[in-house]
Amino acid sequence: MFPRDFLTPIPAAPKDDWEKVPAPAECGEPLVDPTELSPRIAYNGAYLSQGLPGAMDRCLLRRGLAHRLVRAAELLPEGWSLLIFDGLRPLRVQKALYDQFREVVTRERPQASPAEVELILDDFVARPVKRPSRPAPHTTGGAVDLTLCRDGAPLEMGTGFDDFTDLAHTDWLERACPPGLEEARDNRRLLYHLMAEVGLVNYPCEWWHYAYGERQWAARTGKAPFYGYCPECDG
Ligand SMILES: C[C@@H](N)C(=O)N[C@H](C)C(=O)O
Ligand SMILES: [Zn+2]
Repeated sequence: MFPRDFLTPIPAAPKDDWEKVPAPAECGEPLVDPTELSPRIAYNGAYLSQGLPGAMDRCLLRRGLAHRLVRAAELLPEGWSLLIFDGLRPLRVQKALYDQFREVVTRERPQASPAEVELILDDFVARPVKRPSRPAPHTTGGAVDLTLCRDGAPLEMGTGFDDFTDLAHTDWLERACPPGLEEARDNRRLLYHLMAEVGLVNYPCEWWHYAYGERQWAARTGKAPFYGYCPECDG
């Protein structure tokens, strides 16, 4: 059983002040495969399935993040598990995602200027640029896209993975829960509180994206980031 307070509403996300976050002071922690650390963590690479160039056929995360996921998996009731869609993400994949989504937004909003399109994109896909002071979260090995499973089946979360709409905002169902999505709202709560319990922070536009040690985590916690760009993301 989950602790009762794992079903309390997801709090409205604070406005993180990214500008104040310093460049990461790289700690040199290695990348590890979390599926090798726990039988209750699985990887189904979403971008590999989509055939994106450079997509990873295994999941790699910084050791500190991977160990936190192992702890989270241990807190799950019998029969529950974690399913990872994406971990460390090569820059090539980040760029393919960015270009793909830019095409969708440009098609859907023909009136939007390139700058307006970029602002919309910023909510859902980090810019695919190699900047040591501001690396894209997944290029640090400190970000993970994941969901909860019961008896091997992913739980209903109200949207699919990478559904770049308002409904995917983590607390959206707290503000306006359409009839029939109460279970999805509760499942988001369980994932949110489970991740918080092991020290991870959520990206408010995406119920599936959690982070540790990188700039977004630093902005939320007020600590200094210690995961920088991983050279494994080159090429
Ligand atoms: C693309 C999506 N799965 C994701 O990870 N978005 C965040 C914002 C990112 O690109 O870092
Ligand atoms: Zn992500």
